Parts: sequence; C-alpha cells; structure tokens
Amino acid sequence: MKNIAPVITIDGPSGSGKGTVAGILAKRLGWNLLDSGALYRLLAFAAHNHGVDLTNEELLKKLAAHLDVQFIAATDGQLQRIILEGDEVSDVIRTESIGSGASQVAALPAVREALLQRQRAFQEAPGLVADGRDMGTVVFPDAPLKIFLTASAEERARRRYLQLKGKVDGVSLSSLLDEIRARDERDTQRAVAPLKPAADAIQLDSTELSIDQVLERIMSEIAIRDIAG
Ligand SMILES: Nc1ncnc2c1ncn2[C@@H]1O[C@H](COP(=O)(O)OP(=O)(O)O)[C@@H](O)[C@H]1O
Ligand SMILES: Nc1ccn([C@H]2C[C@H](O)[C@@H](COP(=O)(O)OP(=O)(O)O)O2)c(=O)n1
Repeated sequence: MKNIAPVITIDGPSGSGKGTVAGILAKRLGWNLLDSGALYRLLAFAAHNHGVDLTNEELLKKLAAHLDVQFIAATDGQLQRIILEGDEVSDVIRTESIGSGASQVAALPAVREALLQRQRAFQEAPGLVADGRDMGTVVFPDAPLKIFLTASAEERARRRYLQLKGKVDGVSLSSLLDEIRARDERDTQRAVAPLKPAADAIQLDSTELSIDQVLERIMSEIAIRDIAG
C-alpha cells in the first residue's frame, strides 16, 4: 500500500532555525522527525574515523550505504540521541568542522543516492517533519506543506555563536560568519539537489522573528491545509 503519512518539510541554510523548529513541531504534533543533515554529518564523522578522504566518492558511497546508525526519538526531558557504530555521537557531530565536512560529502551524487531510501523510510504514520536542504525538492516532493526558512547570514552566525560559545573553545563570530558563507555557497551551487526553495514552498525569513513567531506561522499553514488531523 502507498505510504500516505503526511510530511512537512523545512529546508533552508545553516542557522536559520530548521532543526529547532522541526524538533518542536514534531513533538507538538506527535510526529516522527528526520534530521537529514545529521546523516551527512554522520558520514563525514565516520569518514574521518575510518580514514576515508572526503573526496573519495566510491568509498563514501559504500560507507553511506552501510552506515550503522540509530536515531533514538526525543522524550520529555531528553533530546533526540544519535548512536553511530554503538557510540553516542549526538554532540560531537555538531561542530562547524563536521558541518563543513558534511557539506563536502553532500555534494557527491553517489552519496546522496545512497542516503535517499534511508531518508524516505522515516515517512511513517502518523506523520513526519523533515528538515534539511532538499526535503521539499527531492526527497519528499509530494509533501503537503513545504517551508523554506531563511535569515540573514549575519543573524545566522550570531545565533550559532550564542549556541556554541561556552561549549566549544575558540569560537569567533567572524570565523563562524565566514564558515556559514562558505557552506551557503557550496550548498546552493552544487549540481545535485542544491539548496533552493521548492516551487510550492512557503518562504519565511526569520531574521526578525522569534522561534515562537516562526512556529505560529507554520501552525497557521498547517491549520489552513488541515493536514494534522
Ligand atoms: N527565530 C530565531 N530567533 C533566535 N534564535 C533562533 C531562532 N531560530 C533558531 N534560533 C537559535 O539559533 C541556533 C541555530 O538554530 P538551529 O535550529 O540549529 O538552525 P539550523 O538547524 O537551521 O542550522 C539555535 O541555538 C537556536 O536556538
Ligand atoms: N538534506 C540535506 C541536509 C544537509 N545537507 C548537507 C549540507 C549542510 O551544509 C550539511 C549539514 O547540514 P545540517 O542541516 O546538519 O547543518 P545546519 O544545522 O543547518 O548547520 O549537510 C544536505 O546536503 N542535504
């Protein structure tokens, strides 16, 4: 039978608030969550651990196809946990250097192809909130609600700075801004599944919006479409 669980896609550049908003929304609706960026981050991390060069498409494709990963859903009081090859890696994959590695491996067509089915398998009842770069354009093109969340690069770097300072040594606002710009450039310019809004996406600029205001806008789009029961 065709899988009819509805999907809400949230795509956009780094630091626009996708992960935060997707997590809250999934919890509020009682739906499944796909953090697709985590898959690319996991691959970059695994490649580093196994000594695989980030340009070796053939080996990365194999690594992607056999990635031994478990996503443990968030519960009240505990965030989603990610286990790679038996070890908890939820935090170590969040550094900007792994983000940059993720963006490099994500530009390789064979890697994207190898991760496609794994992502689609998250579409289960009662519904799915999926965040990433190509959720609305490639992975779930039939999703009934697609959000493209943006914010200025300066605001996104500021958010990342506030998030990382105190947790990671030596973070600087100017280097985060450079890294975010480099990642924007690579993610939007690649030939396969580049970061861009789907033709039917709702575009939301969160530069001047709080997390609650972004959620409110999305909840009103959900209500208009009557997709969450
Ligand atoms: N609208 C917003 N206003 C202020 N801070 C925000 C907003 N949205 C997200 N943040 C904060 O910005 C940081 C990056 O958000 P995140 O959800 O990780 O972005 P993304 O998944 O798009 O990279 C987090 O610390 C988050 O709490
Ligand atoms: N669907 C996706 C998700 C992420 N990627 C790539 C491109 C991104 O720069 C990296 C990391 O993504 P992630 O969403 O974890 O990064 P941010 O939290 O937005 O900084 O992976 C992708 O190509 N396609």
